Amino acid sequence: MIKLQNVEKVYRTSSIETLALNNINLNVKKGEFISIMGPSGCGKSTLLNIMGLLDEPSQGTIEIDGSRVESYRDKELAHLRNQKLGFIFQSFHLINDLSVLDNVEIPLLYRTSSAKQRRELAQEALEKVGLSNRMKHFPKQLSGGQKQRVAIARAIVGRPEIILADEPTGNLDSVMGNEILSILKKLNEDGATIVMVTHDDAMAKQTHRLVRLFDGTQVQ
Ligand SMILES: Nc1ncnc2c1ncn2[C@@H]1O[C@H](COP(=O)(O)OP(=O)(O)OP(=O)(O)O)[C@@H](O)[C@H]1O
Repeated sequence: MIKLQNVEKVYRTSSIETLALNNINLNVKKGEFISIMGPSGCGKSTLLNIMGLLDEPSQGTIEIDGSRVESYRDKELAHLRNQKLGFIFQSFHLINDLSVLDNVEIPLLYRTSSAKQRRELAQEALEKVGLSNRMKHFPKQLSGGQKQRVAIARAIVGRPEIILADEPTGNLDSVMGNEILSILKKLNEDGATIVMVTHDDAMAKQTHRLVRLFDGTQVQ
């Protein structure tokens, strides 16, 4: 589903060069739930951003569902991202001025769905994460766990085949964190391929496979 071959990422500023990823080879199969762990600064977010087509590798190739993406233009990358990928971030990234329902509808604005369809799909996604009773609320009226559930609903509203989650439980206590992991596990059982960055061993143990990074290199 996601295939990285010999992926390298170098960040260059005027004075320093950082090798953030060094020769990463990774094949995430359809239906897998994998976790990525490693110390701060080892390249986890960089790897996730490259898998999510939010950043380009300096070297190497990426295939998403059989398509090699290096020759894609920005517009084609944006289309592929919108169709195939859903993102969840540690700090939720919700828009405070929009209601829960409007936040969840955002990915659908780039599609051809009608307003009515958008509303129905957003309601359905919110039901899946157990938040149908908070649709008219605004993000500031929600707890951290509820905000992350809204972010998950937004990630799944377009029914992406792949979900990329960057420390989705990092800002939550263990009870909320486990709730979020249960939702991700259910989405995986229903067919989504999931890649999750985590600092939590107990969470990683509940996924199918763990990829460990150290200084940009895959060590396990
Ligand atoms: N835009 C950038 N410009 C320059 N260097 C960067 C940039 N983004 C990341 N880096 C460097 O690349 C390395 C990997 O960063 P990355 O954010 O991927 O690590 P991480 O494992 O996700 O860390 P954390 O667990 O602290 O979030 C770090 O040394 C970081 O300083």
